[in-house]
Amino acid sequence: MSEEREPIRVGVLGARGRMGVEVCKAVDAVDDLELVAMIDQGDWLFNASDAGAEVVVDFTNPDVVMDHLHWCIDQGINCVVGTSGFTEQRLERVRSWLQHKPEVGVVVAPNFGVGAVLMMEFAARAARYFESVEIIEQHHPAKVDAPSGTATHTARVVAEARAAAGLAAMPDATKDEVPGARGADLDGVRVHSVRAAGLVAHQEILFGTVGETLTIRHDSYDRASFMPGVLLAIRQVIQRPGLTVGLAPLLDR
Ligand SMILES: NC(=O)C1=CN([C@@H]2O[C@H](COP(=O)(O)OP(=O)(O)OC[C@H]3O[C@@H](n4cnc5c(N)ncnc54)[C@H](OP(=O)(O)O)[C@@H]3O)[C@@H](O)[C@H]2O)C=CC1
Ligand SMILES: O=C(O)C1=N[C@H](C(=O)O)C[C@H](O)C1
Repeated sequence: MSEEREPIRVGVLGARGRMGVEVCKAVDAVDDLELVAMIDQGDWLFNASDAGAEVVVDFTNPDVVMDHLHWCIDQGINCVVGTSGFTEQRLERVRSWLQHKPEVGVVVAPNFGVGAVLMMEFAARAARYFESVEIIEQHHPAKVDAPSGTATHTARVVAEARAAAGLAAMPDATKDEVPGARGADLDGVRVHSVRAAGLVAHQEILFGTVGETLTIRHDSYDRASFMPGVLLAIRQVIQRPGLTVGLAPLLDR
């Protein structure tokens, strides 16, 4: 007979933010997790360790998230991170901190929506068959970073798939451009960021080749869409030492 463990003790950083509020509600609503610390701007990080948090969830902002992660890893606390801004250099720094704490698990996911994870997988699969690809991401106007973390990650996986397939640079005759009109160039993929009231989080990947286009689109209409992925990561991170990037490795387990 398997023994039931005590609920996993969870602290939330950015607890008064749009995502933090949803995460606190979602953790509170399930029996196998216990919300032990709600920390926001101006609060003491040690509230998390004093409360015995085993997992800290971070939805704050790209300027502060690295300090939070470093502190949690030093304290031996597992981390689930949704905050955007994770470049390859940042991920490498997290790996180097984890070398000194090999028992600690960290999950950094650009998007916790299952549909968004599938969108990125489908885009990587489609990338090799189309000579052109552009990304259009659309978010609420309170978002502080552009392009989004999801678009940045999508551009990276699409660019990797194109390179692996040996595709040439995309056709584009633009010579005369108002700065920004062709979007940002991320790994050779153009990314267009829209900010408008009424939106939550949306993304389209437009592929084109001779005589046809393919559009892959995902819409988060409500932040509740991210919660199953966040809860999954909290439950798994305590048995998953080291750095896991993205939600995909945690699905179907
Ligand atoms: N991976 C995913 O699935 C998702 C990721 N995100 C990402 O999550 C992040 C948060 O998004 P969102 O909730 O909309 O943003 P919000 O601005 O609503 O929330 C961030 C919260 O963190 C607080 N905060 C700022 N600095 C600190 C600090 N040093 N310690 C503790 N709390 C702090 C902010 O306080 P104050 O307002 O006073 O600065 C605010 O309450 C963004 O990077 C966003 O891109 C969002 C949705 C899904
Ligand atoms: O700020 C947001 O809202 C979101 N941020 C993440 C990102 O930057 O990709 C995830 C999702 O798009 C919502």
